[in-house]
Amino acid sequence: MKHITCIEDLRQLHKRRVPKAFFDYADRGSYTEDTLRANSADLQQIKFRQRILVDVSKRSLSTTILGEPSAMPLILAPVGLLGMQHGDGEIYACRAAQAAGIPFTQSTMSICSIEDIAAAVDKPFWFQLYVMKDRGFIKSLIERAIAAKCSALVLTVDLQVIGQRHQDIKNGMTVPPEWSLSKLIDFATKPAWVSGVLQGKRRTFGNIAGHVKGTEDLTKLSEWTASQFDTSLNWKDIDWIRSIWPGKLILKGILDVEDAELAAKTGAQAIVVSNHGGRQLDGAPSSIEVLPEIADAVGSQIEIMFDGGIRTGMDMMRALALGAKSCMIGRAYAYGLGAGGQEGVAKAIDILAKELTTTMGLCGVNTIAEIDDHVLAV
Ligand SMILES: Cc1cc2nc3c(=O)[nH]c(=O)nc-3n(C[C@H](O)[C@H](O)[C@H](O)COP(=O)(O)O)c2cc1C
Ligand SMILES: CCCCC(=O)C(=O)O
Repeated sequence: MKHITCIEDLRQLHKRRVPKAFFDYADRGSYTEDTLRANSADLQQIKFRQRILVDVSKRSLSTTILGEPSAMPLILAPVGLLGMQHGDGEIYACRAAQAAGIPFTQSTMSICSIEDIAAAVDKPFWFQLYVMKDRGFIKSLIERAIAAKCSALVLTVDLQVIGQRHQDIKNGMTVPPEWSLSKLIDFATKPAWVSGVLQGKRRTFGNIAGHVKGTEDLTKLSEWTASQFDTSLNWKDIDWIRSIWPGKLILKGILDVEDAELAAKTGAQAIVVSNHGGRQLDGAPSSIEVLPEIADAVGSQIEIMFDGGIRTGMDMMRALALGAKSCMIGRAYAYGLGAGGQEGVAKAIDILAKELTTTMGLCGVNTIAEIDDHVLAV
């Protein structure tokens, strides 16, 4: 990892080490990918105000997230199928986050189960929930997250309907996978990845397989999962979830001021301003475009988290300046995981931390609390 200097280096290494279907699953977005591109492009257009001769010798990244101390304003976002980027990927990503002193969020669509991760780490992690039609299963999943002592529930609210990712279809990214000669050759040329995955605890959705009748069978698991995303989900369901989940609740996937205002009334502790990393509503604004108006409207009532397009510590600084209290990253750490397991995720976090602390220094800022739109050039 010595010559890795930026997230793009991790991305390139991920691309070389992991079969194409899984790299593309992580890397790509929905339909024309306009929103995917806008996320990063809009962040990069925001310019900083350089300040000089300010004593920046006491810079610190430490902050609080939902009232808990955190080493920096960064959270590993829920990313499905991490265990296919690297065997036991969820466990390694969680360990890297915990070693760095920041939260890790486990996706409902993980390869490792909640229990697998809980047994492998010694601090609480967050759990992300997709509400499925089978509410009995969802209730049991929330109860499993409680039993595993998960410290926050991230309810994703932007995937009732699934945005098509063309590349996944072209790659036969299905469960069970579609096999072709080129795919077999691709796998055969990635022996380290294959052996890592074979050594991993599981190769299917660990939270679902076997916990729902019949889903031990791969084809049935895939059919069941695909049929379960609940298009009827609505604001009333939040009350039901709150009646089962007693802890901190975060609503992830908000892009509209009116929705942010409704979210603030639910009693949730935080929202994530997010377009799901450009994987859902193609043509939606970039997350950074809508962040300032949402922060203005509800920032005093509810904690604001941000994701979408963050590839540098400079991007983190931009989001913090425009009203986010913390940032989530998805791809930036998934690339690290594919590139080098736990060490790769640690590298991704370290790259962002160093870039953020340098940017703060050059903008004349010592603490996260000081970062606001004064650090931006107008
Ligand atoms: C491969 C991949 C899988 C994802 N799976 C989930 C998921 O299971 N649940 C969820 O709420 N968000 C999921 N997301 C969205 C991320 O949590 C996050 O919103 C997004 O990645 C942020 O954009 P970024 O990748 O540009 O940082 C996924 C994102 C990626 C890249
Ligand atoms: C059906 C999608 C599940 C994982 C996910 O949220 C994503 O790939 O973005």
